[in-house]
Amino acid sequence: MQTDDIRDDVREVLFTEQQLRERLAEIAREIEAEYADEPPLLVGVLKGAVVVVSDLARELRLPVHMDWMAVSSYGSGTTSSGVVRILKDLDADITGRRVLIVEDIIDSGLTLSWLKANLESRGPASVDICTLFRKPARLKSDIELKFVGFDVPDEFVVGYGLDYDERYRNLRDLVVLQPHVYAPAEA
Ligand SMILES: O=P(O)(O)OC[C@H]1O[C@H](OP(=O)(O)OP(=O)(O)O)[C@H](O)[C@@H]1O
Ligand SMILES: Nc1nc2[nH]cnc2c(=O)[nH]1
Repeated sequence: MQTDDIRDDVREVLFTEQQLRERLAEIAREIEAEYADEPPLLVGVLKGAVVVVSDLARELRLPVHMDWMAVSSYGSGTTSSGVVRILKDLDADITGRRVLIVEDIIDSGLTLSWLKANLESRGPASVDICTLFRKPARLKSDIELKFVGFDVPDEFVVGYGLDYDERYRNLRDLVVLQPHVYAPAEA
């Protein structure tokens, strides 16, 4: 059973909001060095990356532009099929531009390997990936990740933009939930 205060459903905090903000600030300095000559177009992948893009973009001192894509990568379960459908495409034409995809989490890597190839086919100057979280135990693709925040254990994590059944995106920390949250409701 889920509770009214989402914090009551937390079993363990993996990274606090402060740790996440500090790591994003370090990544922002790396991005500023990489893109000093030509600020990138930040492409956020809805919905999970909203919080990361929001905090990362405000940390950056470069004049970045932002755009958004929505893709469906999962069915009803929690494993990626690698079959990706675009639900919302970019507004921007990325021909000749430097693109930085910003993600919340890379799990199998299948969604992002597909997305990177898709954007590369549009003639940009470069396409790179920044992800705040990566699950090394589950990676099935040898996709190159230019900026990585933290490696996380092979557990289902929520908060800081990540959801379980659309809940918990607004938790400030990255957490693991109590097992009872996933239990089916009693009839
Ligand atoms: O590496 P993969 O195994 O392909 O999984 C990663 C994808 O899964 C999550 O999105 P999700 O489909 O949960 O959608 P959401 O961002 O709307 O929550 C995450 O934001 C990535 O897009
Ligand atoms: N919320 C959430 N979404 C994911 N998508 C892929 N892995 C995860 C995860 O651990 N948590």
